[in-house]
Amino acid sequence: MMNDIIVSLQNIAAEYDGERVIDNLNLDIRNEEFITFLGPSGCGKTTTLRIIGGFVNPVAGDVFFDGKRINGLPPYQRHVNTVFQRYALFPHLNVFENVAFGLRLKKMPADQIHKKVQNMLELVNLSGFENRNINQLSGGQQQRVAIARALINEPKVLLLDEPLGALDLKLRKDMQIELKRIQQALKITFVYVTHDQEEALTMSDRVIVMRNGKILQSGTPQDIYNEPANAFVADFIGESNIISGVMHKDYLVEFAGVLFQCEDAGFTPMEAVDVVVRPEDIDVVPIEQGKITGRVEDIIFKGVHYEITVSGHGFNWLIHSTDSQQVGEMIGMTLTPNDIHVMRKMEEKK
Ligand SMILES: Nc1ncnc2c1ncn2[C@@H]1O[C@H](COP(=O)(O)OP(=O)(O)OP(=O)(O)O)[C@@H](O)[C@H]1O
Repeated sequence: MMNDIIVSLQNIAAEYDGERVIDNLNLDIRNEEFITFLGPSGCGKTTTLRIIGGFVNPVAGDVFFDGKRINGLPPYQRHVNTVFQRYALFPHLNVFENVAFGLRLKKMPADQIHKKVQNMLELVNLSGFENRNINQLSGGQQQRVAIARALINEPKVLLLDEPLGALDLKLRKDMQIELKRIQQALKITFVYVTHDQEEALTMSDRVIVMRNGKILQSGTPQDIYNEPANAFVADFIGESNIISGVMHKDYLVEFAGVLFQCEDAGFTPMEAVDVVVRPEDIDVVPIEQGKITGRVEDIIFKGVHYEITVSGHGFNWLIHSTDSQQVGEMIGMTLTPNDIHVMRKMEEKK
């Protein structure tokens, strides 16, 4: 029977020159999952990917692949392949030979190689480009060749380290859709690294938010966006109003000098908390109906909505609204209990 967990990282620690960069990391990656490590530069995403690939050995903990412990197993003996940001293609070989390379190493018969490479080029939308030189391709096309080359040996897991980082925005968005389609067509596990939150939310079945070598939250894009585990995740994923507050008792929190009903419980009475409110969850109402009131300071038209900054109760509130307002106008704002996300204060490191 196929193991549902393809990769398991257990109590992993990693160091460079004696400095710890991954700390007691635990993660199970499921078969056929599109999983993304997301976090700011230096948080340990690439190192975690390299541990799975066998390029970095952890100083503590175990790596399992399909139920077998594989610590110390060299990269080429793992059923894993990697696509890097820079494509590392062979410049002296054409598209066909770049993709065929892994099969030639295996001494596969020529007719089989031909068939497999053609199928793979079709999958990445490069049929007809067989004889092109690498330097005659656009960045996006080169990245497709790199993906085809990484997939031709049918790895069980494909590791992708910021593979679209060198592409311009429009091409990156097209390639995001392409990659998702390829992953679904082949039904293999993709482990993806990015520091672009929108990219992570668009493509992934599950997002792992990292900071300082630790996992802060693991969940579906919807979980991460709607129920961020703490203020850092909320701030990193999308835009937020983050306000210091005090929990009075279960379901009652005070912030901006006002008491609000919320849906959160289990805090100590008078515990200091962070309150996160998404800009699209604030409703603008006539001033006399507002629990919070403020002055419109700034309005930016964003196409789908207006981004409105309102000062009031000692805070600058960011609001996304489909209705515009007047700069200088006084307005009211309301929040419903499920728009208010109460979070434990994070202990700060460094
Ligand atoms: N080869 C190395 N030698 C020494 N320190 C390293 C090495 N590679 C990474 N580091 C350090 O380890 C930490 C984690 O780096 P890592 O590359 O895993 O982060 P990342 O989240 O992938 O960052 P980025 O998004 O910038 O690639 C950083 O502090 C980095 O400076």
